[in-house]
Amino acid sequence: MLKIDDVSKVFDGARAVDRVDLDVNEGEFVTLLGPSGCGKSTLLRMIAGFEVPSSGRILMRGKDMSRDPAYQREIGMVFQNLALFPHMNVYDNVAFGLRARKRTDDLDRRVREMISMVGLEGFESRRTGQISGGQRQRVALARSLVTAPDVLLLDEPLSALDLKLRRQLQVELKRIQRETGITFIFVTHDQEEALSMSDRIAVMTAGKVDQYGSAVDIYHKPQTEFVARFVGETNFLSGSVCSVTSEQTELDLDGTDIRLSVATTSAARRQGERMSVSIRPEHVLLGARGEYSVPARVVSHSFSGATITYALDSAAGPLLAQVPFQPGRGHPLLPGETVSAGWPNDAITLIPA
Ligand SMILES: Nc1ncnc2c1ncn2[C@@H]1O[C@H](COP(=O)(O)OP(=O)(O)OP(=O)(O)O)[C@@H](O)[C@H]1O
Repeated sequence: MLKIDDVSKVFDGARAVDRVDLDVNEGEFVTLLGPSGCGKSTLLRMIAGFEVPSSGRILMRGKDMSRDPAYQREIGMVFQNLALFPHMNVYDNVAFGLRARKRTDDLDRRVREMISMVGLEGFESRRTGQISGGQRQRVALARSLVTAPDVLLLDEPLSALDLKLRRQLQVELKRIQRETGITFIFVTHDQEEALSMSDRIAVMTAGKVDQYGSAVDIYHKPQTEFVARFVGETNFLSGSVCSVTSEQTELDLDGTDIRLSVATTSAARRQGERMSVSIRPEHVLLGARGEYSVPARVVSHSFSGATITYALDSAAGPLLAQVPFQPGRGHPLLPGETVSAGWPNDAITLIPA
């Protein structure tokens, strides 16, 4: 439905967005995820029509709209600062887009339907200065959805809210997206938010998309070190490829006599190549378990309710191990204790070093 084709944006000689390609399907929830300054908002603003690409094209259903003005695009936008009209009540804020477009037949039914969808019945006549931050967020969403845009762009819409409200609105936003079937492009720097809501995530760094894929793929099959580090925590061990066939790659793990054997992916190309091995902390098993194991010493531990995370010093390098905490099942390991740290074969992701 939406195609970003080799799009760049240059400001004062610097590339804010650098040759980005993205395809978005109808009804999809796509998230642009990346650290501050990586170009997420600039890309979104080009889709909205508030910025013109320096090169490349943005196509909607096959038609190049890169240079169309914002008002000609069937695209809605929810900003972080909301930009609600403070002197208007909730109803009039939501009705605004329909009135501005002179789409007034059926207006009352559509406005009330949207107000109900975002859970604000009873608040119709309140001014937006007289409702809470979370409720203002819902008004902003209803106001953008009421005109039934083809695509709704959301630029960090939840970032001003406290954690609990944020989690609650994430669930609601996802429900509303499913119910309306409108394509959402959502910007955030919060990886948990991205993982929990998106059909696909584009992880951005320095103006480029490093990886574009499902939340599960981004988390479990990161293709670059940046993606592995930015999305969740991970352990990086290193080693050298000792053999590679079309099926199997064998890798000697530095500091150990372990030879890892994993299914060949595009990551490993030739013998002798240096590779990083990413293993998520929750896949590290303590005690002599897993297909591979290394001797390790506990450096510290931190308790976070359901789990304990141990920092370990192992023969293969530092390791974090996140294990479930079960009250009554023995005491946590103490700093200085030795333990064997292992992991199953399918927990390993090879990434070019
Ligand atoms: N109008 C502008 N003029 C000059 N430089 C700009 C302009 N807009 C953005 N930039 C620069 O482009 C780069 C990308 O900015 P952008 O706002 O797209 O990043 P972002 O990923 O959305 O960051 P954040 O999460 O902090 O909002 C930054 O280096 C920024 O300073």
